Amino acid sequence: MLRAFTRLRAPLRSLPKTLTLIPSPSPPVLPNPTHQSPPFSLLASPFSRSTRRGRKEGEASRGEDDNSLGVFVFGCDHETPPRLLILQPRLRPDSLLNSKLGEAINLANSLEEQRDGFFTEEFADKKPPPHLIVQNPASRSRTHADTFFGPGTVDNVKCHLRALETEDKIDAVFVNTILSGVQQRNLEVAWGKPVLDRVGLIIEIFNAHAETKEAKLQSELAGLMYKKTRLVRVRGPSGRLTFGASGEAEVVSAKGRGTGGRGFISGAGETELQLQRRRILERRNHLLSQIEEVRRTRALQRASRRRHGGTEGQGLATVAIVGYTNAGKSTLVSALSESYVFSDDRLFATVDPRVRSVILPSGRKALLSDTVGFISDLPVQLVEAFHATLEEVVEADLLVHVLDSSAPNLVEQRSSVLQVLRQIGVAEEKVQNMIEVWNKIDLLKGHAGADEILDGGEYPSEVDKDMASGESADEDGMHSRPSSNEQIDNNEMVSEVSCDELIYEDELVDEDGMHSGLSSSEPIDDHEITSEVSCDEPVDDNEMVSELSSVESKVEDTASEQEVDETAVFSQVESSKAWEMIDLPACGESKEIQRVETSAVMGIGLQELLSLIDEKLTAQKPVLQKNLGAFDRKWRPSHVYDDEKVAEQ
Ligand SMILES: Nc1nc2c(ncn2[C@@H]2O[C@H](COP(=O)(O)OP(=O)(O)OP(=O)(O)O)[C@@H](O)[C@H]2O)c(=O)[nH]1
Ligand SMILES: [Mg+2]
Repeated sequence: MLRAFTRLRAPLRSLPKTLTLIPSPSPPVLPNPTHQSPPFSLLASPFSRSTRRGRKEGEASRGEDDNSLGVFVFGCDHETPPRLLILQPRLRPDSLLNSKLGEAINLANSLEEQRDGFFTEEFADKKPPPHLIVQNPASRSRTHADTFFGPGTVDNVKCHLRALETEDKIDAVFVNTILSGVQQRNLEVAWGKPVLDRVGLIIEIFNAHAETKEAKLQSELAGLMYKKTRLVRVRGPSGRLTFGASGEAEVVSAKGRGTGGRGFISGAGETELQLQRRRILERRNHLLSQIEEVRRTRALQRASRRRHGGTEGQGLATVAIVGYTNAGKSTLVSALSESYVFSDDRLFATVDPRVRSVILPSGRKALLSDTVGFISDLPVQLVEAFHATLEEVVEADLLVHVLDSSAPNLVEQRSSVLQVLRQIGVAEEKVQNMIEVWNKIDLLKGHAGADEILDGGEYPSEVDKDMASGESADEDGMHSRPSSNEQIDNNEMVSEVSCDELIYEDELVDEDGMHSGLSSSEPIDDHEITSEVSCDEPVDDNEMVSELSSVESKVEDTASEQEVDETAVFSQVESSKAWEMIDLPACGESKEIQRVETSAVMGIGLQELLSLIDEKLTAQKPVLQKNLGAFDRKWRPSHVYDDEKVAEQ
């Protein structure tokens, strides 16, 4: 249970102590496209079950080439999670880089499916995947349309891949930025490995973690929409031009017509691109109709429990628990409702909606709706696809925003969540009325709970004893972050990330890089309410090992730097009260928010939180008069898709 406490520390131990200058590789020998048969297909899954799931259930006809509509990357079943090489484009300042790298490592390690209801390995026991800090062309507006990175970076990564192959097989490369379809394909050809960008990996994780029908449908839809934007023209092994099919060998261009005639929208005359798009559209429409059914059912249930579930004619209020992924939402719901809700250190552990009931101090019953976590730059496709689930957040009577108070990038996480809430249409009034929960206070330096853990003292009885078995943090370990380990410049390896200029991640992502979240509500049981609706020169082995091992000294530096950042925030909120009004100008908005400090694992602040929820709900109008008719509202998929459809016709 000390996993959260140590989860960013494990990767740190494997970061290099010294950074080595890698010799520039000799001129790249690019594979001969016409003779190469890549071992992967662009959009089949690295390992998720979506493809076999679709086949098993036979939910829709996928046309003559089933593989071409496989949503995810590899199209084969892996018994073990895929091993990824992480490429983190350089960011400034270092603190931002470190938090992004830490997140990338956690994302990569989160890509895993449960087998027989369990993950095979504890998250904290997982080794951090190999990771490289690479030149960030976006920071200087010098992205390359064809490969995103410059040729030097592409070649150096290739060197690393070769070196790593001698030790451990790498299944794919994860680039922690957003790539275009052409860039992704060109990098795959250059590196001979499947490439996942941030959007693709997050969708993969959703797909891997989805268990209920609802979550599976929605994550497949998100994957499909992602694939639609990845269709690029390629030359198949036979030399024939096509779009997005497996066995592709050469990227020709992002646009163009296939070998078919031009006369008809469908049938023999349609172009390859039209054919692929039509098939995606058909599948999408099928999924949409199923999701719409789920949505209506959920809306009816919501209305029903509002009418009948409450006491003394109050109706049954729903409280949506929202927040950044891994903030502790599920653990908090579990602690508040004294029931089991799955929680895990993996990002996006919750994809399937869960609702639990709770009795508030006044005796009033309410529902706590555990939602999917948000993340910065969460794919817009996920927001669209998970509309039905997100509706639960929009329709909730009260929102509780859970923050991981020990997170190094707390302020950024907070504003990401607020951005998503507004994006999905949560009323401003509700955002203003939201309760903010600063969870994991036991991890904060100086906190009694944290001191006990650090001193190796006794845990309070409520604390999961597993916490003791986790790796203990170093003395300054409260806010440690992974440090950069290496950096590949276009032409050379550089030993240090310098801090001379400010480059922020915004420069990396397109404006549409969005976020998502979801929740649910189902039949009402007192405790358990589960939603079912739902290089060319090989690099010396030893050299590589030293590069990919850890930099402890750098970690200490960043830890202390971070403490300063956090103190700036916390000095505003020092208090002996369990909750108070705070001001967070760093978030770009100065407003008062009611905050409760909690530790979900130690049971701290729970009663105060319940009281505040009670107070807020009581101050609201009766639930019954509000929000009814939500299910009457027709959900229309994004106008973007409709526009595309019209354009295609
Ligand atoms: N130390 C500490 N760990 C916590 C606390 N709350 C949650 N955790 C741990 O943080 C990890 C993530 O918790 P979850 O409840 O799964 O987080 P979540 O917000 O539901 O995450 P997603 O579902 O992935 O969005 C788990 O390992 C929890 O045990 C806390 O108050 N203190
Ligand atoms: Mg969760």
